[in-house]
Amino acid sequence: MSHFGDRLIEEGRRKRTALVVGLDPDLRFIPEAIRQGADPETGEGAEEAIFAFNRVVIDAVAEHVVAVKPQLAYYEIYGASGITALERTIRYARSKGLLVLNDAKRGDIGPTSAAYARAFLGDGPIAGDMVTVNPFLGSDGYMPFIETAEAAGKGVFVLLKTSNPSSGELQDLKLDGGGMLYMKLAEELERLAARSIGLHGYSCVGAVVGGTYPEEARAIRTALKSAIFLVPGYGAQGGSADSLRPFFDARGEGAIVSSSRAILYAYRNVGEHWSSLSEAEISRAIGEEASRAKDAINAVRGLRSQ
Ligand SMILES: O=c1ccn([C@@H]2O[C@H](COP(=O)(O)O)[C@@H](O)[C@H]2O)c(=O)[nH]1
Repeated sequence: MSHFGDRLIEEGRRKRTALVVGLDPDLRFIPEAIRQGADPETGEGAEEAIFAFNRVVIDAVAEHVVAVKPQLAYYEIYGASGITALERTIRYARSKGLLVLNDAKRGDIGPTSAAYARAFLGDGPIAGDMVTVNPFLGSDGYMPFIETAEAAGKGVFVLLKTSNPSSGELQDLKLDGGGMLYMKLAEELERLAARSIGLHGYSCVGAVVGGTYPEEARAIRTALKSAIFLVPGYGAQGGSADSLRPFFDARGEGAIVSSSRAILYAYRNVGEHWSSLSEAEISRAIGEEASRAKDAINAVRGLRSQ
């Protein structure tokens, strides 16, 4: 079994990309040619519409990304049919050779976390290669994910400094002994990441660090050297390619950058008639935007795309 940190780094090298495209399908923004009358309110037709859209997206972005990142909420809205669309999406992404990162942000008491870890990192229908984990319950909440990932050759990204505007309300709390809560967690994650470092210097234990907080990323990197960063916030949340510099190591590695809306809905930039675009036009707009994002991120990493 190959080491997950190595697998992710090698896949990024092979495809010369650090881009991850988020699969956050919102029926309201899917053009009619793909939505085929599916109703965003009642969920009628949701399974087919979500899967059809994701298939177009995956085909358009596959050559530009190291992984796709389904955001669970967009599937859970529609209950069983949404989850079936997720299962089909994961199978399809894998058939195209892509890694799958379930953005589920789970974490619970020990036995429940163990069940979540099995659901997302095991062999079941919604299992992928990586999962995001909420550490708020403490170590018995996140350890089952880390132990499962270590045993299964998969990856975990623990929320550390998230991209949203209010992330500082709790994550930046000052501790009695000095320093902020997120730095304390960074130190703890380094201890755990160091248990399983691969040949390229990175662990299967990663951390979510928002692209909207480059200064904090610089500080976190000093304490957390062995974790690959998952960097959301680039694109629709205002994170620029330039601000991504501190997230990468001197080789231009050690981080993967996710973007969802800016790529998924790139075709909406054509104006009001986006809803009547053909499948070919939708696919072209998504593919071109993914290619642009890959190139912009590669420029910051000191790489030229293939
Ligand atoms: O700190 C975080 C953690 C996760 N997310 C998720 O990433 C995508 C971002 O979507 P964009 O359209 O690229 O803004 C979304 O699924 C979030 O739930 C995050 O934004 N920040």
